[in-house]
Amino acid sequence: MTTTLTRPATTSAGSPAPDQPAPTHALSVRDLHVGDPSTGHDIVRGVSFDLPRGGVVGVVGESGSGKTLTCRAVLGILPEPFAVTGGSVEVVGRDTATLTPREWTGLRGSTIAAVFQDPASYLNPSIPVGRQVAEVLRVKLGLRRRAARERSLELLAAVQLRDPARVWAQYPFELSGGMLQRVLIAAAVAVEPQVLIADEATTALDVTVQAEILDLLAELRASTGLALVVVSHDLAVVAQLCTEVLVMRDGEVVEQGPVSRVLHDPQHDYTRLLVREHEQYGLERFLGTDGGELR
Ligand SMILES: Nc1ncnc2c1ncn2[C@@H]1O[C@H](COP(=O)(O)OP(=O)(O)OP(=O)(O)O)[C@@H](O)[C@H]1O
Repeated sequence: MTTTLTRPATTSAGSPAPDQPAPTHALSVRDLHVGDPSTGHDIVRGVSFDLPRGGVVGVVGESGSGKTLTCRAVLGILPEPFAVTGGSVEVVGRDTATLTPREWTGLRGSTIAAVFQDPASYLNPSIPVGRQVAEVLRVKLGLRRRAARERSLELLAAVQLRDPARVWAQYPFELSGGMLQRVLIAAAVAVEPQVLIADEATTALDVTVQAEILDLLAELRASTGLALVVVSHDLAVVAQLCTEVLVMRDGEVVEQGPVSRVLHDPQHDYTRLLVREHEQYGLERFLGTDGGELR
């Protein structure tokens, strides 16, 4: 039996007050600059995109192009010495520049959440994984112990972990990389965020498990209206999941638009290069056969 997640009627922390009109975008990034304010050097320069509710945007580009710093700026967790040096980020209509650290903490994990590569490093090795998901529910939603346990079991089932009761009691070292990433996704969606950032979330997994996790994210999007930002150096991942794509190079967006257009008719030399590199991995099977020849 497959358990699906549905969004409850209650609004999450960080959502606008009921008397305000609902924002059209789950996430709106405008001319974002990220850099070191002490040197005035910007690493990310001028990233803009709108993510509608339930939409999926992909961010691709080579290592060091600024994908992760962009995501961290959106999540309010930039590493020292970086800061947002220009532009704006709105999460469900809230300008994040106006948030206090306390408000940021409330927003993160409730309205916007993330999963990264290397799930093991985000879990406590000495606590059973199910208890860690339950703890998120206790802290963020104030659920009591029994309710948190029941809900965490449902979440483990929803991310298609077989035998959730057994997995609940296991320690991180007892689970495979794919299972750990499912646990992390369960923890990330536990409080029904409206935006989930998956930053190279499937990169470390083998191809079959990677495809299963991508399917899982697509299903969560369909069942909960979750909006997704999918960061990957792998164009095939973006082609499978996203409707819009940003292609980043050296901290700038060199091309962006609908995935089918960008991948079938790339305008920038760098995008052409990326598409060519990925042809050998069977990109066309994600694009369909009637879209013309890949360049
Ligand atoms: N904590 C940090 N300290 C210093 N420099 C950093 C830090 N994080 C990122 N950078 C630099 O910022 C630039 C952009 O890094 P970022 O991690 O955003 O790239 P990326 O596109 O996500 O790359 P990857 O695919 O390898 O994760 C790189 O030149 C990187 O060296």
